[in-house]
Amino acid sequence: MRLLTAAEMREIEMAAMESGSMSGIELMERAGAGVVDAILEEWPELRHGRRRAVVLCGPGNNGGDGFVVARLLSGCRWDVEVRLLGDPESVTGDARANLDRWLRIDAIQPLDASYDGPVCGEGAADIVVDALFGIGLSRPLEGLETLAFNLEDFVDLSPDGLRPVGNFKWPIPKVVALDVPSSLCADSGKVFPHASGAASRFRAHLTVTFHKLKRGHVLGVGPELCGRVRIVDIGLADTDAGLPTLGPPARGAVAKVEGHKYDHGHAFVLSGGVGKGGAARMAARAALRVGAGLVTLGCEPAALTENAAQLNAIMLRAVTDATDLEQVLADMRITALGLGPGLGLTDHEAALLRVMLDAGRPTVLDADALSLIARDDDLRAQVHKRCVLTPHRGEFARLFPDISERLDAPAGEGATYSEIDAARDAASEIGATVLLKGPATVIATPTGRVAINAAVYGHAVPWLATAGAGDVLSGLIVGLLARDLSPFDAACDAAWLHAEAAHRFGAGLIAEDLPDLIPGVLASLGA
Ligand SMILES: NC(=O)C1=CN([C@@H]2O[C@H](COP(=O)(O)OP(=O)(O)OC[C@H]3O[C@@H](n4cnc5c(N)ncnc54)[C@H](O)[C@@H]3O)[C@@H](O)[C@H]2O)[C@@H](O)CC1
Ligand SMILES: Nc1ncnc2c1ncn2[C@@H]1O[C@H](COP(=O)(O)OP(=O)(O)O)[C@@H](O)[C@H]1O
Ligand SMILES: [K+]
Repeated sequence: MRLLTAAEMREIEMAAMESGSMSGIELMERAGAGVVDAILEEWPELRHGRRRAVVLCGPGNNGGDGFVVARLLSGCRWDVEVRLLGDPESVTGDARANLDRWLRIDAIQPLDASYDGPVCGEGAADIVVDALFGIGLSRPLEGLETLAFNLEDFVDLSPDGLRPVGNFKWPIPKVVALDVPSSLCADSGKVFPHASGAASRFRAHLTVTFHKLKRGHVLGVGPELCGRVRIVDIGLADTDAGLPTLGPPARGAVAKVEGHKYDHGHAFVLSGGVGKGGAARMAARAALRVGAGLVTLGCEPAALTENAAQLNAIMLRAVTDATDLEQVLADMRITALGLGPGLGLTDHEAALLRVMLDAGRPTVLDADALSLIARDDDLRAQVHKRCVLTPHRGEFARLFPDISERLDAPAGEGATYSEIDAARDAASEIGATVLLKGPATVIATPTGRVAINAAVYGHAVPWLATAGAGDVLSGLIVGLLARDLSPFDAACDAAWLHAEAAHRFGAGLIAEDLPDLIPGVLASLGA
């Protein structure tokens, strides 16, 4: 799956039109026809009976798609109302041609600030089509806050698809967005605000997009606003434009074919103190499950007994202080390090972190290790290019406050700034690989390589939002680093394996389940 920017989509369209293989009007017709097919596939019951649609059209080509949808639904004997935002005279090009075709069927109604949107109740629409803005949305919305609020209400408050009005319960109109819901920035997954500051957003039950997903469908609040997504083939050539989402690791990267345990590396995971070892134990187990030949957990002497009671295949090593840790790491057969989960935030842990960074070995920095680095410039300066940092958004904000502020800003005029830009800038700033966690997890290197694992829509894994899931991810990366994968490859493969394991388990998942799901995932890769 490849994610396009709006500019890449336009380039592909332009190339098709300039080559003469496809005209703009043909593309628009295919887009509209694909939307009608998608609606009827999504809700087959709408094939029967006399149905009603309200089509909300904007001033550009997104509105043009809307006029096509209106005409085609009308051809299916639907009762269709078209509302146009702005002056009909300002509609040009292919959209104009399709507006004129619609006007030969029926009139249009204005869509101005006084229009609240379709109602729910007697005579209500079955479908509301949001064809206001697509990839051309470029500035805050004006005069649309009540309409957006009312449509969002349809999407938000309809667990059973019905709403009581008077003495009856009426079906709630289904909202279908063309290309993107009209608040969504197609490049960043951020929301374009209303000029008034109102908080309503255009959302949809179903978003029908064209040719390929856009970045905004998977980043930020994209999945939340889009509902379900269908992609319509409008006959554009398949190119290698766009950012590919991660797929399964190659068998060669994860298979264990031959060799001694030391040929598969030795991972060392540093644990927190007494009563704080669970997170590091889960990380260590994940490192072992993903194939590190040996895994050792380091802990303070007082925590040895409790760790020993919980661990078998994972070795234990008491670590008294920084000097002792230096001695542990003098063993060059230790090929990767991990620390942070449950570690602690005192000077003692800061000293241990300093030694781990000094070792110059491939190292995963997670959780408390990230917080220690965020508040100590000397430690931060020791982060090196063999490190992988795995922040969630809170940790990211502490580590990279300026980048985080840009990421949190709403979509605005000009270029928009997404998790992809943020991870790339953060990696360049700190000089190490950064994995920014979320449903869409972005991995970036200091040299500008970037990848995205999109656990959204059919691959959504909301059950990963559980305490300790991130600790397991860090362990998977440590294990793959120990096996000599590069920081980028280890982070990418671990992110995919992690989400895939969660996807297979589904509801009820807790972090402790995750390491033991890895063998099944590896087996399916033929590893
Ligand atoms: N170009 C093509 O051949 C195709 C385009 N397609 C459709 O065309 C869309 C892109 O069309 P456009 O480039 O015309 O862009 P849009 O229709 O998304 O929006 C651009 C229009 O909205 C105005 N606008 C932007 N932000 C606004 C705001 N906040 N308030 C008021 N007006 C605002 C712009 O001035 C411009 O008139 C796609 O999303 C897709 O739906 C599809 O039909 C596939 C083929
Ligand atoms: N809704 C979600 N969809 C997909 N992945 C999620 C979701 N919520 C959390 N995750 C993943 O779960 C992990 C949580 O990590 P983190 O926030 O560090 O939690 P913890 O510190 O409890 O381990 C990350 O890998 C993140 O990408
Ligand atoms: K739209």
